[in-house]
Amino acid sequence: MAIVKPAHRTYPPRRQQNRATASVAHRRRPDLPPSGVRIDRGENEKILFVTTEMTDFVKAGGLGDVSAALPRALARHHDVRVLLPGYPSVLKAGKSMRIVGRTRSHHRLPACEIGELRLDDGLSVLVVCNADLYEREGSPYTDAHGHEWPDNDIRFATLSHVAADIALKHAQLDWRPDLLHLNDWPCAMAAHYLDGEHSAVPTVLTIHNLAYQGVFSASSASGIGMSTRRRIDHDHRGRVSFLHEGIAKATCLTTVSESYAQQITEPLYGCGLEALLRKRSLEGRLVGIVNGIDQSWDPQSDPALVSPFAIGEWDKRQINTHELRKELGLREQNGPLFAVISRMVQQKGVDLICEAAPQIIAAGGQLALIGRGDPAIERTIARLARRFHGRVAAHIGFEEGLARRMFAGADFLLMPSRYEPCGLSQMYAQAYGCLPVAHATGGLIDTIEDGVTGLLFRNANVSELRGCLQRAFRIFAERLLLNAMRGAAMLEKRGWDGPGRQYVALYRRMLPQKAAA
Ligand SMILES: Nc1ncnc2c1ncn2[C@@H]1O[C@H](COP(=O)(O)OP(=O)(O)O[C@H]2O[C@H](CO)[C@@H](O)[C@H](O)[C@H]2O)[C@@H](O)[C@H]1O
Repeated sequence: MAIVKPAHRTYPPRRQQNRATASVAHRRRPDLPPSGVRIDRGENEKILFVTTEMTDFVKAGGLGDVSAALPRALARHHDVRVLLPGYPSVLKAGKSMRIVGRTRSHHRLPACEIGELRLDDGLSVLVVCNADLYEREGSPYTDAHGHEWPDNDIRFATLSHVAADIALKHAQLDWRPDLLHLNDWPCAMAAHYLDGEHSAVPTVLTIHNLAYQGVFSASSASGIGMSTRRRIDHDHRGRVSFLHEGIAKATCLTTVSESYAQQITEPLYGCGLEALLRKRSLEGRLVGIVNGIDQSWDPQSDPALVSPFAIGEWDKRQINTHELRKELGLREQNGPLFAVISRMVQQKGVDLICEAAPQIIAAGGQLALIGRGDPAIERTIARLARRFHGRVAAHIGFEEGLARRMFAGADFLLMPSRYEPCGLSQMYAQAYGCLPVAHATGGLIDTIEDGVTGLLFRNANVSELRGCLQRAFRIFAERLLLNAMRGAAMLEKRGWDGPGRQYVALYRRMLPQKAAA
């Protein structure tokens, strides 16, 4: 599946624009009641949260973290169930699963069983069981070598169709959701299937990354049961776009920050879907809600850390820095330690970091990178580590414990993302007193206060990154300022309660539509 790259030019990141964005994004259509109005439906609306990742079982990126945390925050207000494909990691998680439902085949989408797992904290996970589609080794989207599964259209249309069947009460389940919360292109077709049945069950589609759209050849339309008449194809020359279809058909769209909600309505970041997104935004149906981070990101209690610490306990924090250098084979020295914890893809601007790396080293800094992704980027960072042995460390792989020790030990986190819908790493870094140095784009604008809780630069190019790195070196040399900024970053309240309440308010605005229908 092709990734649709946003055009990369500069974007003026001004806080005033955020405020304007928020008002555009929240403009209401007359049929949505005001968000403050309390609807007398009790607190137990049933929500089906449909996703392809959940950190409890499987994580390819930030979606896994959000899908583990947000349903739990929502469960305080609603009867929430998560719907997830039955990957081997789900089936072998050691939880006993009972079969609670079944769906029938639809065109080339096979029949599936639906299992239910109860997690230790009581959260219910519905599992779409189909050995042919999901019991494969690799990531949710690719084989072990990183190649996309050739039948991803069938795999994820099936997930979407099962979600729709559950909402339509066609799945033999004794539970029927009042609302479907869909995530990214793999789930987006559920909105299409429900629309085709004129269902009154509202759908929220959250866009975590607009560049991944699920675009397949026209020939896949008949297999997934998408009639040519209903196919929207003007942007994709006859090809099927799952995300385009979801954006057109979902009752409401959210994305993961206010700034990104604004940006994606513009050609620069809209990945070809900006006109449709602008239309939906003007209808009051595109909302930005900044992600939270879960409670496990607490440096006082994180078992992965050698030396837990609180705000002000900078000596204890320094022990983590010392231990991290040892763990990564970096020399003990006095300069700042910069970390990169990222999927290694073009989005994240790792190439800019590689270009700026010699300057970091020349100025007495060090660089530690962990990530995996594009093999060419992986090779580049491995070369960098060989060239600057003892001053650059590169770990190709995915290891959350090491990532946590890096947040706790590094002085700065580099995040020159070309675009960033929200970003979680910068918030994890802030919670651990590691200051993000980031391109002012998307959620990075909304979560980093320049000069207070991190450093921002306006344009994603190496010269602006270099300028920002110089600021970082100066701050590092002024201990009082450095520690004040660390404290300010750690004080940021980034839990899921606030975002959870925003989603609950959004659901409440949508559910009466169902009652009226
Ligand atoms: N090698 C490695 N080892 C250990 N941990 C690693 C790692 N590589 C990455 N991580 C971790 O994976 C997560 C990545 O999350 P991000 O939100 O930063 O990006 P991602 O682009 O995947 O998510 C998309 O969805 C999320 C969720 O909405 C948006 O925040 C984001 O902007 C959007 O691009 C973070 O938890 C990070 O610490």
